Amino acid sequence: MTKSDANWHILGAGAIGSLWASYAYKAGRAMPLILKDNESLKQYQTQGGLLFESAAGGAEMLPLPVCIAAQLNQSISHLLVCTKAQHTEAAITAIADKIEDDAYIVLLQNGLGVAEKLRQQFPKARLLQASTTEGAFRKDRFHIVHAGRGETFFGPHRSTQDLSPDEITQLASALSPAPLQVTATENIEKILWRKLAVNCAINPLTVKYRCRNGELLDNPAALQEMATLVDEIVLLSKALGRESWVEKLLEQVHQVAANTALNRSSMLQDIEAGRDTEISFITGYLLKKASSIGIELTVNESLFHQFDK
Ligand SMILES: NC(=O)C1=CN([C@@H]2O[C@H](COP(=O)(O)OP(=O)(O)OC[C@H]3O[C@@H](n4cnc5c(N)ncnc54)[C@H](OP(=O)(O)O)[C@@H]3O)[C@@H](O)[C@H]2O)C=CC1
Ligand SMILES: CC(C)(CO)C(=O)C(=O)O
Repeated sequence: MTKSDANWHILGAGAIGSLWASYAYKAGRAMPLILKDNESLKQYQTQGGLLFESAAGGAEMLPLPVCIAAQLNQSISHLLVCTKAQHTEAAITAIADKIEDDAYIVLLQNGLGVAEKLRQQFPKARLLQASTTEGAFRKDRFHIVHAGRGETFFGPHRSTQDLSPDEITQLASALSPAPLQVTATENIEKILWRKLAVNCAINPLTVKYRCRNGELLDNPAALQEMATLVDEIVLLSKALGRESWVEKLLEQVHQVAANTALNRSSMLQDIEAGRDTEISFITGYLLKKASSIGIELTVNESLFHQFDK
């Protein structure tokens, strides 16, 4: 049975991982951050902590506990994973020998497909998934800004069937240092699918047109493509028996683009910084699902291939 004061670790000390670690620290429930390598550790130690800034401004230095894989001297029973989807396998493999067989592993990230890979690697783990609309970004490697408040939902992955309501409540409480609030849902897959759909309809287009989210709405060609992307996603969702998961999807996509009009999407930011993107776990995941049931999603596919270059 889990406990709200259980010994949590966070993998992925970026914007989201550091956000959770910062509020946990402020709440007196430190969750050590597992850093990628020795070089990150040295940089963190030289800085003397993590600079945390709220939307209102005013940075404070927080001496969050951190470590690298080689320094883990106890096994991990509770792990919050906040790496980007494409880095998760490598990150978790580096600490795999420290993760208890029946550990609680909560994946807090965008994209789909990682949980299935982890299930193979950790057949007995209690695997959960989470989705957040909290907004955070890094001004520097260990300087984060909590830019906007949002909601966070979590629930067991479909391969995890033995969690009691008590366990879910305790996990939610442990992952909710104020003001963060994690709410349990019975169908996290639906929330993640819808989030994936919105990302498929916005992010690759912002890369194609090298524009902010809101500019897509003023570009007739992009608007037309957005509508076709959504039609393709609805077609696939219907074929998968998930029609009710994508109700009013185009409306929501327009709303998200309008609400985040000034944002450069995470994918565009990655491209502009010369980093790899989450495309294989967003549009790539959608295309794999489609191909497994013999459906072609032409416009999604052509946008996916712009990342080949
Ligand atoms: N930021 C946001 O507002 C939101 C983000 N999300 C999603 O949350 C997830 C995390 O995003 P975000 O925090 O922004 O991403 P970041 O890139 O800021 O953070 C990812 C972190 O993972 C670390 N990492 C990469 N490889 C390894 C490794 N092998 N071992 C240990 N750590 C590793 C990176 O280290 P390094 O920097 O040293 O490479 C980085 O600190 C993504 O799926 C994103 O789409 C969802 C909603 C909002
Ligand atoms: C909702 C959106 C498109 C906001 O920028 C996003 O999730 C992202 O950039 O990845």
